[in-house]
Amino acid sequence: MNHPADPWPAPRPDGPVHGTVRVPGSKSLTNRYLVLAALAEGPSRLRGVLDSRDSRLMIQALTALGASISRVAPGTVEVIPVPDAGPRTPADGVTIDCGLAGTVMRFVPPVAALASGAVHFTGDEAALARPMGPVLQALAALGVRVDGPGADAGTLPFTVHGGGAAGAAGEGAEGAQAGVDGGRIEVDASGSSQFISALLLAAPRFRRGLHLVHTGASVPSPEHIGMTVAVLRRCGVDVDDSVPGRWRVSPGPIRALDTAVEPDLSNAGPFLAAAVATGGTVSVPDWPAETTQIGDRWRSILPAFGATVEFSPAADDGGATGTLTVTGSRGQDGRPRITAPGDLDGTAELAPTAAALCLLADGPGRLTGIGHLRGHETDRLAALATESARLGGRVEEGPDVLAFAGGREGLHGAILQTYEDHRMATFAAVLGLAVPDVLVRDIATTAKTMPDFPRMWTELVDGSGGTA
Ligand SMILES: O=C(O)C1=C[C@@H](OP(=O)(O)O)[C@@H](O)[C@H](O)C1
Ligand SMILES: C=C(OP(=O)(O)O)C(=O)O
Repeated sequence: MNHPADPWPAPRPDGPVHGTVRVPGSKSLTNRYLVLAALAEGPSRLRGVLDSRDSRLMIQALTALGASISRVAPGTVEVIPVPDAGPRTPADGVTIDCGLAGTVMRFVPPVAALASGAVHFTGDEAALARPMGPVLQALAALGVRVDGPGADAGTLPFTVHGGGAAGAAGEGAEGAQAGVDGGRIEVDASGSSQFISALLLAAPRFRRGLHLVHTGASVPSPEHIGMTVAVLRRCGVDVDDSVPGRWRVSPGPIRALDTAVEPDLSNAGPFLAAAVATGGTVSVPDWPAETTQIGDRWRSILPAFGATVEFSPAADDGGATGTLTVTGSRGQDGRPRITAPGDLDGTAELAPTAAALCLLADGPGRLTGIGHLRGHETDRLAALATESARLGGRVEEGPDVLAFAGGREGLHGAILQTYEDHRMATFAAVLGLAVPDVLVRDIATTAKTMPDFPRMWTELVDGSGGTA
């Protein structure tokens, strides 16, 4: 890929944007499948795998723990799981770079707990601010030793001292009893759903499985926990989630996977928002008719901004997928018209894109229940408030809410900062469609989940009719 300019002049179309965009595989599904495939009882094959910074970091992490992961065709990955006896690490341990990936820093430590030996976790400087405490406390409650500079504060960097895998005979490398016993633990997951997902994913390999009880305020991003449960069940794991706030995972084998990864519906968001921002039409093919992805909520969120959303089932797969088409509304003068959305609750990782549309809307919009976004790639409430104000937008920031006054007339060009946050970069790109002279610092940060974003976006806006 050519290096995009920095700052990147956000493309601004002459009129409505029309096109078809094929989005790459879901980050959340790719990284869950990779973890389960690494712990499975046989080799797995994953198709449509996301190739981005976060998925590469996951592949490197699982490889360091003994899995063998290779690209056997474009977009297709074969995973030979870690050996039956569990992940093995050299005497001086291994180091895992989590980058800024929540899925790596949260999902891999419980896998490392199954390893024999020390696994050091590190990451980007910005990653050191992301909360890890509940995962580390849970591991401690499961009898796994965790130490290192960030262990007490509940942040990276830290070291997990695995005792060996369940089923492995004898003692782990450091003399601890082999394997993780499992059982009942309590976790406060009000800071991130990933704390729950992380423990559930490794739980079938704990000797007694896991009975996880959430304590504290509500768990954010519940869709992502639903995704974890669905993926585990798909691998033949017995999960009981019938009582809200409690999950029971039975111990047992994880069936190998042969599956295709759905497109990333959260990353489809900015492209669909381009239709809303410009009064155009954007289609995303291969949209799953049924999915656990939170991005499916675009179907209900975008109509709140006055857009029309249509789903046409594909002819050739029995309706399993279809094309989602979003058409933005236009006023009598032909100009794009974005209606005031009112309150949108729990938009989670969709919030930055929704925020861009709130700024362009005719009237007020509030994003509520998003306090935990302060622990994302950056403090997203602060970042969205700051960058909105830089553009001339009127926004008020509360502890877990952003309230936008709306009204695009007051907006003007600016150099928008992205804070190493891919979704701040796409937020800026959406605004650049409607506001002249928007420049985006470090658009390349989109490589976290969508390395080709600058090209795809430019092609869509320049009216090439879509991206391949
Ligand atoms: O499990 C996952 O794949 C994710 C869970 C969510 O995390 P939070 O619960 O911290 O919001 C989401 O925001 C993140 O992008 C991906
Ligand atoms: C919060 C996000 O990422 P992560 O998986 O790093 O938590 C996100 O992609 O919006």
